[in-house]
Amino acid sequence: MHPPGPDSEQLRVENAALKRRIDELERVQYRTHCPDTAALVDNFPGMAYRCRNDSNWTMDYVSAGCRSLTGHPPEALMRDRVIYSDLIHPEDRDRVWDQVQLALVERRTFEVEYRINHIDGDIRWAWERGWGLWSSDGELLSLEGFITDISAYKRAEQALRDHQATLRALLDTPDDSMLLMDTTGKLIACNDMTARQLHRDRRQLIGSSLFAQLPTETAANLRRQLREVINSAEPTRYQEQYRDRWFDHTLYPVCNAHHQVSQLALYSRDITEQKQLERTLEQLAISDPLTGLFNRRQFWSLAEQDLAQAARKRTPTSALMIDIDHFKSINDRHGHLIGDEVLQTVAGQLKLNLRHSDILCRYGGEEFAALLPETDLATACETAERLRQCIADTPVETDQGALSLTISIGVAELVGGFRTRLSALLECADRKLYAAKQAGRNRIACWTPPDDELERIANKERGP
Ligand SMILES: Nc1nc2c(ncn2[C@@H]2O[C@H](COP(=O)(O)OP(=O)(O)OP(=O)(O)O)[C@@H](O)[C@H]2O)c(=O)[nH]1
Repeated sequence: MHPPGPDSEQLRVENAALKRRIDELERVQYRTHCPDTAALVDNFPGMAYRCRNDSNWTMDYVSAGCRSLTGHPPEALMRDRVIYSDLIHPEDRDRVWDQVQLALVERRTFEVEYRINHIDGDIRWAWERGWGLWSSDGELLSLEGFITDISAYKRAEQALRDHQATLRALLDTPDDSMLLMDTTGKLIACNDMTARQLHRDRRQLIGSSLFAQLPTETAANLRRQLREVINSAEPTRYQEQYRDRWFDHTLYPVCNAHHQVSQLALYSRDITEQKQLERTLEQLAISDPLTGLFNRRQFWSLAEQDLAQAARKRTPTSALMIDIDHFKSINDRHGHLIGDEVLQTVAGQLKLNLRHSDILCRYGGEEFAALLPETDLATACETAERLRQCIADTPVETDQGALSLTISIGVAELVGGFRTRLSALLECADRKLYAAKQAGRNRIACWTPPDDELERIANKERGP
């Protein structure tokens, strides 16, 4: 009788286990004892490995790159003196395990990034690509793959992210518009303000032509500036009106490694308020604050230009000096504020009754001066009479009721081709104003041709 032997099922299981072990040993032997392959693997900038799919990732084989990756010699990992899973950063361990197991279930290679604790105390970033090795009957024997140090790449990636965050923060300044385009005007990047000003969504704008978003004239102007910057490789600055607002644009060239302009950055600042302020200041500098008419200085400047032109063209020019009658008594009876109101109303009526080309100013106090280009004495007298009549016929409405008032006007003409100074013409008109006042007010007094007063004044100014 033979003792009872193992049954056939048990033999089959043992046989399979033995076969697996032989498979495994053959693979390890191939890896470790094939000198060419070992040298090749050892020269890779990283660590090739074969490990078991256990919680320690027990290493059966690691290449020489283990030392630079972890700081440990390969033997330390292969003889379990150093457990590989202990080298993985605790915060990454579970994730790595899960990702690898999922890939194994799906029978595909895995790629995973995680931190490892280097022997020198540093934390290094590792990138691992691995796969499972299965026996012919489908049993997972081990894992093998390659792990490389990507710390430098990770640092660069972080630096890039920081840089991008800085750029975005810069781009997203709330007040100004910034954009980057290529040399054909195609938008590469822009901030929210640009999108708001163009009434578009930022994502829709990227990749579109900036010219297509702009009114024809604005686009044509931008095209000109773009060409100039591309040719000169120098920034340019210009101002323009877009819709109802004013912008100050600076267009910068962005050069590539070959020093050619490959992109352009446009920085636009809304200067509408500044423009309005400038205009207000300009207005204040040339006008009388109470009546809004030109002030005396601006009147002189414009009138002198006009006289020079009249002399060239040999056209006549006339001047009016206008004064409100008994204005002092209006002030005295009704107060200064009502006096101001009267001055404003009279100024408005004078302006309304003169031509656009006439130059009217508040000459001082309750006195106004007007220069009437291309106007002879007869027409100037008609105009003066119309003004007098209008003021006399239109009482000024004030808080203290309607006030009737009158004006007196002195008129003088500078005949075409006759050269004289503005001061002479105005003095002549002023003398006639005095004459009108003397004659009883509410009237006009005109310089008449036989009177050679103007010529005398002019000669006096010219000297002997
Ligand atoms: N309310 C007001 N009054 C002014 C202003 N500038 C000058 N006046 C006053 O205008 C008055 C001018 O008086 P006068 O030069 O005596 O002339 P008038 O009273 O108009 O008399 P005639 O010109 O001779 O008809 C003075 O009382 C000034 O104080 C002003 O800006 N506002």
